Amino acid sequence: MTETRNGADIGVYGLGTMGAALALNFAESGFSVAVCNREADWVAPFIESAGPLADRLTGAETLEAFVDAITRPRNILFMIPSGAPIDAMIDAITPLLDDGDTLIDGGNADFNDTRRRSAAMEGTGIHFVGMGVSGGAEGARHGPSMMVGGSDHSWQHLRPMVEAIAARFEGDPCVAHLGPDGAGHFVKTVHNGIEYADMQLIAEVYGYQRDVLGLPAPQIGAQFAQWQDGPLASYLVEVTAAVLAKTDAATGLPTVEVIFDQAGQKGTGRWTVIEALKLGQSASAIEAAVGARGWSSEKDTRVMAEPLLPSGRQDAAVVSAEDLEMALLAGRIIAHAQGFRLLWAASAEFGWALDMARICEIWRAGCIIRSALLGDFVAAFRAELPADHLILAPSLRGRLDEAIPALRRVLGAGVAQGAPMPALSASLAWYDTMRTARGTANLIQAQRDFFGAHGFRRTDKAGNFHGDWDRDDTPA
Ligand SMILES: NC(=O)C1=CN([C@@H]2O[C@H](COP(=O)(O)OP(=O)(O)OC[C@H]3O[C@@H](n4cnc5c(N)ncnc54)[C@H](OP(=O)(O)O)[C@@H]3O)[C@@H](O)[C@H]2O)C=CC1
Ligand SMILES: O=C(CO)[C@H](O)[C@H](O)COP(=O)(O)O
Repeated sequence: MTETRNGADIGVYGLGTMGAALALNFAESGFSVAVCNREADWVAPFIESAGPLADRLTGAETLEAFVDAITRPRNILFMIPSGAPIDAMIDAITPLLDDGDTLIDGGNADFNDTRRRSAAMEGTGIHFVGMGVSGGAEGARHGPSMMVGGSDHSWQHLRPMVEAIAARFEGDPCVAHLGPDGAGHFVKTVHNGIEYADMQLIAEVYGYQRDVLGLPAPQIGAQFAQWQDGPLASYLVEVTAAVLAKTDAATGLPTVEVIFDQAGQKGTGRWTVIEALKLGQSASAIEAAVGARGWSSEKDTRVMAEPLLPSGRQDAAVVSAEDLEMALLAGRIIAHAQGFRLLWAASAEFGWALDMARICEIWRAGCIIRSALLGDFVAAFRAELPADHLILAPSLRGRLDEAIPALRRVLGAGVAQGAPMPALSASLAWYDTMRTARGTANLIQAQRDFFGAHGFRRTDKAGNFHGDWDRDDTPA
């Protein structure tokens, strides 16, 4: 491996929202950065717009010039769409690289692709890192949270730079090497799944206040702002309060009311659910959130159905703001517990030894799901955690003790009034299932054996049994 010292410390390819912000963050942290973009016309205006940081940026209009501009062994970060674009870029750049160089995919990639790409690079002398980046444009520019998957070699090279640009929580940089190959992208995917669930839970509490209580957006926003002072304190609640307070200049209406009610999605929520099912898990609060985004896209059907389908609405007691706050807290705890359960299953399946406490730590600043609750999760994971289940941690059992009755009241009122609450309902159903020692799967097993001779285990003796379903053993 040849080392050169007169080039850029890192190369950033892809000057869209995230790549541009990360390049400036590296530059502001004292690193020299080579930048390149598919549409080469973007490069010069980007550097011009960088002001005093322009001195630390080297623009390249071709891939060859970009690679040449970086100190060896090179670190090259791609911030481009996942899937085919990143495969094509790897194919194009690899012949230009040297032994010891590292390619970093900082986009939201499917961890299966990251594992495949890492395996393909094995033995080539080129290293591949899958790095989840969270925090949106603002985080990327001033301090994101980053989840790194790759070899120890790559981590040693990358570490000083990513620690320098990361968000800090009480001085601790929000970046960690979480494991090999796809570990970083898997954790980022589940982070996004939890993000989906948290956003949906918040939207359900907003919907109850708007549609059942008839409150205007600014008043609901003020309620969310107030909750920022309590256990719900988080970036997403802060965002919600800010969004609900905003007025649309063109109409004078709350901005949120002129936004079409169809949610977009780019895939990470869906991947979380797919991977959960593949691992024999069900992250039902996340599933509900992904499903709700899908249902939101059926706008024409919903408009047509509203006058056709009876609501069957029933009278119900109005729930208090405190109950809504606690219901949201319960949903948030449960959505995280399901997400971490999935991380635990993946860690066992892929031999990653994920450090759950460290994951919570690097999510405490910079990322979209940063919240006060993560501090509780760190403590829970650092202590003895019964059955690896977050909801069984004594401190969280204490919080749920207060929050679950409120969740039942909110769901009771919402269900009676016809307010859709898929993620809150899914959260409570999972919680009730997990706290029920004797479930109903005995009946499922009997049904399976009846129609398919699948067998069952008995409660009174070991072995696999079949029912004699045709014989009448009813006591005379
Ligand atoms: N936006 C966000 O909040 C977050 C995004 N991400 C991830 O970061 C990555 C980049 O997202 P973002 O910056 O928002 O996206 P943008 O759409 O803002 O930018 C996309 C960038 O990728 C380039 N690009 C697009 N297609 C190709 C291709 N086929 N080959 C090479 N380059 C291509 C674009 O180049 P050109 O200018 O030529 O079109 C542009 O530089 C994605 O993987 C995204 O999932 C991760 C965390 C947060
Ligand atoms: O990764 C992110 C935040 O953490 C991106 O903002 C991502 O685009 C969010 O997902 P979606 O677009 O599906 O809502």
